[in-house]
Amino acid sequence: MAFETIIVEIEDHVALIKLNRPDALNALNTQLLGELCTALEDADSNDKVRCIVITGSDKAFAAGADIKEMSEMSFVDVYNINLFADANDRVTAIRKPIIAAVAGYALGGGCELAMLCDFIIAADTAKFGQPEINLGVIAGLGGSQRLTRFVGKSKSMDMNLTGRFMDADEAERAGLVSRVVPAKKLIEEAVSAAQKIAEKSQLTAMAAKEAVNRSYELPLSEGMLFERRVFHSMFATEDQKEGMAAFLEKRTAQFRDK
Ligand SMILES: CC(C)(O)CC(=O)SCCNC(=O)CCNC(=O)[C@H](O)C(C)(C)COP(=O)(O)OP(=O)(O)OC[C@H]1O[C@@H](n2cnc3c(N)ncnc32)[C@H](O)[C@@H]1OP(=O)(O)O
Repeated sequence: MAFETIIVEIEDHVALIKLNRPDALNALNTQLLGELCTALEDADSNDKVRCIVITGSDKAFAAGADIKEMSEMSFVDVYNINLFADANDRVTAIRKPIIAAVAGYALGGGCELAMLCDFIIAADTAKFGQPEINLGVIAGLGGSQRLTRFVGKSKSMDMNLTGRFMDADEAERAGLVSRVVPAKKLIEEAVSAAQKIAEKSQLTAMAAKEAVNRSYELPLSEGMLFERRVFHSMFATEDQKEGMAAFLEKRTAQFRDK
């Protein structure tokens, strides 16, 4: 399928999805969000893809939802289309691992999109924020919920109430991003991390993703039960036999996703 607001490249089992609305700092309008979700679903069902990277430009991962598009909407409009529910549901339904490679602005919906990914690698130029309050609205794609789980109440309140931006180092210290790399090396580092994941058993990687994500939804005792059940079930796979045999035989495992 041909896309107008994103670019998709698939190489070495990694789908690199680049947001591409340079004139609007990758503001997330309906078209871009729709194309992004379709590209993610395509990658999820493509046997050649084992890990996905989403990135933007040097200046902006995404500067938020498209304010021009939203400004004309009424309560009835946004309520009837359930604005942003579809994007949230479609991205969270992706089973393969997704890395956000963030340079420049990741604001509002941009920060929320990065948080919808499984982890964030940030360039040293990255700036995160939930400035919706300056527009007379609150976050609508996870900025008051996921951000609070990532960075805790105090910093999340600070971000959501003052609308200030967090730089990459602060975001790493706060636990929002997993690592900070020089801007010039962002794509190289993100793709290399994705390739490392692509070398694992896909079955196991998807199970690990599912288990970590459950930790956001469940109390600890239920989460531990879920983890243990999934862990036990891995012993029914060929990849568990292969992984452990390869360790004992001092060779690289050849996983077959079975
Ligand atoms: C998803 C929800 C529910 O949570 C809601 C949201 O996401 S609301 C949006 C939250 N984001 C913002 O409020 C950020 C808005 N943008 C800015 O504050 C600034 O653009 C900036 C600080 C990111 C960068 O400033 P600067 O370098 O001065 O560039 P600009 O001239 O402002 O921008 C260039 C160009 O891009 C357009 N732009 C930027 N952001 C958006 C946006 N979110 N929606 C639509 N268009 C955006 C901006 O209007 C400029 O376009 P032109 O005027 O040149 O046509």
